[in-house]
Amino acid sequence: MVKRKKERFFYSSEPPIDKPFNWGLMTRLFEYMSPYRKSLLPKAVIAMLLTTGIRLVVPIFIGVLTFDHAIKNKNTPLLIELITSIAVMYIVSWVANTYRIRWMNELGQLVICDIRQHLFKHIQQLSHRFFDQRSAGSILVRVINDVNSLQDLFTNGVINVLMDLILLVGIIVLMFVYSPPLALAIMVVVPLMFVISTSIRRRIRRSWQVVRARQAKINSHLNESIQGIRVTQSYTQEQENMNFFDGINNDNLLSWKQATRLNAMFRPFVDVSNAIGTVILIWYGSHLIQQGSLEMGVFVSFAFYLGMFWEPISRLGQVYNQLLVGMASSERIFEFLDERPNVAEITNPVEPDDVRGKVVFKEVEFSYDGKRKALNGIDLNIKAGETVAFVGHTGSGKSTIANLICRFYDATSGSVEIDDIPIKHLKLESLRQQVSIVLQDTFIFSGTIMENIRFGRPGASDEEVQRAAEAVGANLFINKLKDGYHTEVEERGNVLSVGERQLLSFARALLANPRILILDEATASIDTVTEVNIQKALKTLLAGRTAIIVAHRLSTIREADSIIVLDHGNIIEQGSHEELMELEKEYYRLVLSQFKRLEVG
Ligand SMILES: Nc1ncnc2c1ncn2[C@@H]1O[C@H](COP(=O)(O)OP(=O)(O)OP(=O)(O)O)[C@@H](O)[C@H]1O
Repeated sequence: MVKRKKERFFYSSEPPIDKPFNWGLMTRLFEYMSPYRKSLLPKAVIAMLLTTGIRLVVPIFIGVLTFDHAIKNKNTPLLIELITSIAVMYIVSWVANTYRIRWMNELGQLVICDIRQHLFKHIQQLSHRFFDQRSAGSILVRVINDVNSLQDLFTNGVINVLMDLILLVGIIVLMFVYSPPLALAIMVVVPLMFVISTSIRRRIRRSWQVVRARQAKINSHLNESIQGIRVTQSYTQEQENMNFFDGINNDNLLSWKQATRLNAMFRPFVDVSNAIGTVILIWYGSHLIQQGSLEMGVFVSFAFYLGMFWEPISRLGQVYNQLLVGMASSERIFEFLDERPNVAEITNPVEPDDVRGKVVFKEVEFSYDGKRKALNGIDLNIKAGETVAFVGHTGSGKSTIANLICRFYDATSGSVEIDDIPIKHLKLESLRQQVSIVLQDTFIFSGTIMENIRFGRPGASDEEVQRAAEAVGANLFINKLKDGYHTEVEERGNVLSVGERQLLSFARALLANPRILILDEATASIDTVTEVNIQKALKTLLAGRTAIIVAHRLSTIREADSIIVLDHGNIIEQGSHEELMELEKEYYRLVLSQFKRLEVG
């Protein structure tokens, strides 16, 4: 029993991110910054240099110059000058820093927006095979979570690394210039602190990684639960679902606790490092002052530098983490971006001006997985304007034929031709403009009914949309809705009935006005009134175009010019309804069995 539960709720987790640093990946990632090379990037760098430069010299002004020159020599004008300069420097630094942060955030957001746009555009072009192999949830995680996790790297990582390096090197150099022995004494503890800080950081990073993995699990489960809510409720599996959710939700809480506990250790550690440095400074610095080998002003400057010292060190450790996280995410993003559509367009594809709608299959074989054949040497010749229906047992290959005509997949061997041109030679856009498919499960997008129909031809006017709806009789139910054509329907259109959705998709297809229409008929049983409405709508829809019907209800296809019976990917019978009934073979048996089912029902 327990084993079954585990199997049902299996979600693959993201791979670990402890991989060696990869320059190639990083270079590719940072190329996304190149559009801003001449605008935001240099502005942010200049602002950063200004802030960093001022931060480095201010301690000298406060310590060495104020104490050892102005105060020691009782030079009041110099003191006033110094105080004014320090005030001006603070103001300039504050303004520059404000702009640095603003520009860096802007740059980060723009880069993230570009990456997401690129990824979305690319994913939209990928073939069905890509989507067959992945769940919607896992694609979502990459477009949202992985891209988000690059945000830190772009907003803070890049410029901050440069800033921290300059700051750190600057502080060390200045400390050594003013007092090598004191600088050395303070530096003694640096390697140890660096090692400890990096190790804490590593543990923090790993713990956040666990948090992310558990959150991804919650997302996947939530996604599946919402999508499958009807099934869950009808099998009263709510409790089991809830128990599982409880488990992963608790795991997530525990991982959060662990991560925040480690996180909480970090700031105090920086404070302790600071304190150790301060103790060394006071102890050894006062010793040097008493000896006469250190000026008071230098001591003060050192105190300031010490305050600034640990910040870049701790941030640099963080940047390395950000780089590793960014690398893992970019690796996953690039994996999608490197995915090529299986149905690629040839160079210089044919763009026919006028398609008549003849469809020919020559010795077509097809397999989805390279092992099991879904179609076996299919030969077909569908004349322009003909209505051809495909029937056969479930899994016999009917939808596969439709998939190949739309070129959602390429035939493994043989060729599919439209008007004697192999579809591989056609421009995909022209092909898909001429071939429309009305699927079993009509997808309704969130938006109004009007917009959903207009999806068939985005340039269509409101009147054209209404005419299409009227032609298929969809206006009858649309007019009854509170807001008519402007009624909002949610994603997947759950508020509409199966029949209404089907009529909507007919109107959509009619508006698109393709030469070849493929109708993957809905299997759901609908009442006779709707059935009659749909039959009427179909007549309008199919008139004057080549129609390919993947038929589940045999009553729909009596009037087809030709009926093709498929069995395990082979054509076993072909002819008109009357001819096939006379044969008394597979079609005859299918019709009889359907009638029997109806009688029993
Ligand atoms: N995306 C896919 N990946 C792998 N195999 C698939 C895929 N789609 C269909 N198949 C397999 O290919 C074969 C033919 O499927 P197809 O969908 O064409 O059947 P069908 O006749 O339309 O069935 P139904 O009447 O149930 O819709 C089946 O064995 C099916 O399991």
